[in-house]
Amino acid sequence: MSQFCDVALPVPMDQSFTYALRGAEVEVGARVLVPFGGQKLMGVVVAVHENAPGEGIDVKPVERVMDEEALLSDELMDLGRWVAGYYCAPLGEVLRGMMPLMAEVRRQFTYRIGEQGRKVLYEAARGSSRRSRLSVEEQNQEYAVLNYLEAGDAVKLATVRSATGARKALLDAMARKKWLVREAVAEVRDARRLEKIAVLVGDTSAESRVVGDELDPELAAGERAHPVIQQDSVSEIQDGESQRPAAGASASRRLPKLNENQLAVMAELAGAGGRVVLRDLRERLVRNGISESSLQSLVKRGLVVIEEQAEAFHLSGLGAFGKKFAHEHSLNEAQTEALASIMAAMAKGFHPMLLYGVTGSGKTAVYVAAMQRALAMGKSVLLLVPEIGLTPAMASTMVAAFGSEVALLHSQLTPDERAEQWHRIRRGEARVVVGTRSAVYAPMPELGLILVDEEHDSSYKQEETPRYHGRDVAVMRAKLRGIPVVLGSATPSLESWNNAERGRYERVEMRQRVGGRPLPTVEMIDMREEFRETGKEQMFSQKLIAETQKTLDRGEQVIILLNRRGYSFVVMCRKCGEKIECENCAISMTYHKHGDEDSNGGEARVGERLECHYCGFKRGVPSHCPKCESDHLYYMGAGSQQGEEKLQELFPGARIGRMDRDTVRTRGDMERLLSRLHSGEINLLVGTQMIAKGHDIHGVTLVGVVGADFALGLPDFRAAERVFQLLAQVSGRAGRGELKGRVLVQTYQPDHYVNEFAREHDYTGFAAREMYFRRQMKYPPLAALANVVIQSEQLEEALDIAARLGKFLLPAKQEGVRVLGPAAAPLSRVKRIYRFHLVLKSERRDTLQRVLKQMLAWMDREGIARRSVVVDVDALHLM
Ligand SMILES: Nc1ncnc2c1ncn2[C@@H]1O[C@H](COP(=O)(O)OP(=O)(O)OP(=O)(O)O)[C@@H](O)[C@H]1O
Ligand SMILES: [Zn+2]
Repeated sequence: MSQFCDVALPVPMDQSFTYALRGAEVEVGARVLVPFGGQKLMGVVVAVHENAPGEGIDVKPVERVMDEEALLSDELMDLGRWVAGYYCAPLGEVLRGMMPLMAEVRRQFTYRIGEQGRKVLYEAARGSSRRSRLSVEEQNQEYAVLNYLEAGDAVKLATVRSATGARKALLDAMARKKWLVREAVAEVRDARRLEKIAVLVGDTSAESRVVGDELDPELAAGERAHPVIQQDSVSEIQDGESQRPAAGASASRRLPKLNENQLAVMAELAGAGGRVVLRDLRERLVRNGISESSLQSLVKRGLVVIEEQAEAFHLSGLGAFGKKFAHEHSLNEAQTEALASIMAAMAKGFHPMLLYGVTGSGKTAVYVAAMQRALAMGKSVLLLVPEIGLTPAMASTMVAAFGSEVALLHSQLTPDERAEQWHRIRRGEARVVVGTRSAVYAPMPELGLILVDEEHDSSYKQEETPRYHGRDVAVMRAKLRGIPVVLGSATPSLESWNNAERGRYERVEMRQRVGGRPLPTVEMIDMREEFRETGKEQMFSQKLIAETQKTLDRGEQVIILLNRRGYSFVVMCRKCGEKIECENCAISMTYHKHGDEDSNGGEARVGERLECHYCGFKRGVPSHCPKCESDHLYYMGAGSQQGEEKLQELFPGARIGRMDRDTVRTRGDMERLLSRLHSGEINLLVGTQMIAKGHDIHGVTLVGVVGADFALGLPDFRAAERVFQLLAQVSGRAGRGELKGRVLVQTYQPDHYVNEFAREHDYTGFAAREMYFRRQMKYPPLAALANVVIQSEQLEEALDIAARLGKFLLPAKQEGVRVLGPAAAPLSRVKRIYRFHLVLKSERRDTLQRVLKQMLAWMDREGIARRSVVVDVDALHLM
């Protein structure tokens, strides 16, 4: 039996920690609870061994083994090690993100009286009082807390609070004064969420546990009678199975008469088939004006029991978008060929493929067909999608096609739900997993195929440690498992395109839209000319206005992209030129008007304000320039809110909707908006880039693009690629139904190559041109790149670290690593943190990685805290 284990902990350190097992048995890949720096942390065992650490080193014992067998398979452990190595992230932090089970341990705080606190109590008892800056009331509360804890036991926060009324802040302040001792404890609990069900007696299942504490503690252990329901008193609930008297019901027992409300409860339950989630039942009772006590008395009489069962997996509101795969289209030729290539790959082992299919070419149907075949082969399938909430149709298509075999993993799950899905997947109960980036770690037995939809989407990159790219991890997972992986997109990332060009990925193309529909025509509207003609800066050109009117008149739908939210994104003083910036960030604040009438169920009742879109800071709208006091404030740059207002003026008869982060806060908002679009209730939609994401709305024949070339000027080597993707994707929303589509792009640079290639739907041409620049400038995908960001709330500290890192990295240049900077990051201050950066590029990835690791080790030796330097390997943004 091994004596020690090494544990990877979720702390910003590049090492694991050794603990003594003291007779406990544990497997690599299992979780353990261990003491660490005064608290208890959950980590994952990465090795078990006999090698005692050096003499004099105090090895602490493992506090508790959480899992009797490995939770993470060898394959996932290997994947975790690869992610940690490739992205220069601590293994413990990687593993934590792979296993969403932190919900199973709840960190809690306890308080007990400290030496100092005893002294205070003692003095108070002798009548002497201390000087304090606190109010009398707060002082009294302090004494109440000390009195309550006098016995010396450690008591949970919630208990202290309810006993004394003291707030957490007060308790923590007392802990700082050493009157109290505060300790963190971790508590294990069951992650499976149980919900309570009200069950009409006669319908209870043998397996379920019966509890009554929710309603009346006495009942938990109390008698449960099975009375016979009197025929006459409950006649309305007499049909149906649930009325069968329970086996063994005692006929001798007479049922006392039920009152009207009690009968109504019985009827409600019977009407729902005898079992209703307690929460829902309560809601219905409240709606009908029936008090809880009626239900309670039924429980007391044993007519209704309350059971606990594991919560059903809810797929809320997806039904509306479920495409019927029962009468699914038969695949066309291109789709059939694509499917054949994927199936051929299933026999080959690791085989990465790029499915380049133009917008509306029917990629989803290919995924579904490939998934069905993989399932038939006894395999399970993982489908990664960018953001489930933004494209609910994808999730509902999968649910429609695979029903209860699907597990959806997305960001709106609560930790409990996430854990529950995780266990379900691991048990092999969900053989289809559809999820956002972290689903790439789903513990799927028999995984046989991975699909990554919209593989170019930047939401696959995690913008916090570990900064992994879900698509790239998917490819590595497929490699470790020896299975195919399909990356699908109408606008592939240049990384994937390059891999296909070099023959590392098989390229499968679908160049035509389904049903022989043409791609829309794309025209550029030169806004410089527009200005010459009208002499005014206009948000919408004459042509876009005229075409919009015509389209609406024909009864068709229009989408207009205005890729900034809010009303105006710059507020400037005309006198001194000062722009109003966020207090915390070097960022212009965006002006938001009153959320007027509740058009989409979003922004209603949020007042007029300035808002920082980086940190969320809000302030009132100033009447004067904060710098020169002048009252000539000027609002520039139109956002989607202003777009909507303007469109309302221009098209008073239009049924306008807006889609942006202000009107779409939840998946429900998105679903409502989309269903209003599908039904035609909305015929003119304005919004930010979320309108460009995969929506398949057949009535849209005109797409307008306003102000998209602003982004061409951003100091980021991917700016052109992003604008091209956006143009192609938003264009792709036009003409997906019977009628032909048309796209009007307003631009100040009609001759820019991005616009020229977008006009011709020429992704291949764009990629070739862009790749030429990347080669010249040694940027990805033709070099490996890392952005090293130095951050500190103290400007001096940030500058100092940046300078030292710059010096340390000087010799790296001899090894073939180009180092740009240190320089102020384009976003030089965000959330009160000053930011400097260095950009490292190398034609050899191994060289880059070696240099980064040397740098991290050097930082350790120099005592530079890991959190003040962010290493972003394959950074998507250099801002
Ligand atoms: N073989 C087919 N025949 C007719 N219609 C089809 C066929 N396959 C798919 N469709 C329909 O074509 C439309 C577009 O399909 P889908 O949304 O999968 O396109 P896509 O390739 O994912 O496009 P995008 O990249 O724009 O998201 C859908 O309405 C779908 O139902
Ligand atoms: Zn801010």
